[in-house]
Amino acid sequence: TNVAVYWGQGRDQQRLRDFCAQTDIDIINLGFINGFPTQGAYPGSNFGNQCDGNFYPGSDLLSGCHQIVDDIPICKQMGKTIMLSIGGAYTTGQITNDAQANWFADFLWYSFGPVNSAVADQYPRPFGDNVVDGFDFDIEHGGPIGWKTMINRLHMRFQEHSDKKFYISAAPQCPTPDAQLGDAIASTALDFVWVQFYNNEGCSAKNFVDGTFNFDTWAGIIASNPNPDAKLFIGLPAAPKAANDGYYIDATQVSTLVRWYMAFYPKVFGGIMLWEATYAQNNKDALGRTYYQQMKDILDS
Ligand SMILES: CNC(=O)NC(=N)Nc1ccccc1
Repeated sequence: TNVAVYWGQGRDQQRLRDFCAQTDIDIINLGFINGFPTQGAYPGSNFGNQCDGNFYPGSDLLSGCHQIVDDIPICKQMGKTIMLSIGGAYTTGQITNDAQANWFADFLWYSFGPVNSAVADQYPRPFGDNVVDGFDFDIEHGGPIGWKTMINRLHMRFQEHSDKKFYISAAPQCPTPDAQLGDAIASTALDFVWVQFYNNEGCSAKNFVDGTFNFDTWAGIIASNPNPDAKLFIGLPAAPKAANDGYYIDATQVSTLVRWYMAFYPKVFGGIMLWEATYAQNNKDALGRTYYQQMKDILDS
């Protein structure tokens, strides 16, 4: 089972290579592509303190993410799965039709997927020749339009490139069905679904004690995903301040919850997702172990 972390929005965060050096982290979601483009336009991106502040002319797409460009090869050498995350809490623009959704999906594929000389003059390469391992949908508001279409379009592009496996993941919030991603999760093949079991009363991990934590509901949803190997992750705040007050649970509580659900749902249980990497790094226990080290120890226990 795996530990997945979001990276890119951490306060004073270290560069990506420092997290790829951590053996306790398996999957890193680079956040975020947070500007949703009109058809023919470039999306917007934001990776916090990591890029040089330059953009492709006339766009909000960062063009100078030199450290990310230099670090992704190191992450690949370390065996990490690197996902590019779409959305986050602060987004601009809205997908309102299929043509726009297909444009956005193709842009992501030709700009961050395999290098393709046939389209090199049409799409930028913000991460250079680096190829991400897949795309994550962390859509937190705005409704369902476009996401299913984008995922289907990406699946079509994946099939055209059969010599490498590409992944699709989603980060719904725990109320079901998720207003943004519920339809896509029910009807398109996904590899990882990391549910944000926080920031929502009556379904979060902290509700394990009052019996309303809804992992069982999500296990049923993921078990009926078109991908029979789809994995469900428990998404958690990596520190008290990483989510709204009261949603953080400590490693002892996580251990109880994870051991229960890992045993009950061995096929669908994929691991733990943390929001987010820098909060986790700074949240050390009495032995100096980071929160992601503590999570890995629970999964391996
Ligand atoms: C995986 N995505 C998130 O964890 N998003 C997230 N934490 N969004 C957010 C919601 C409310 C306040 C701040 C951030």
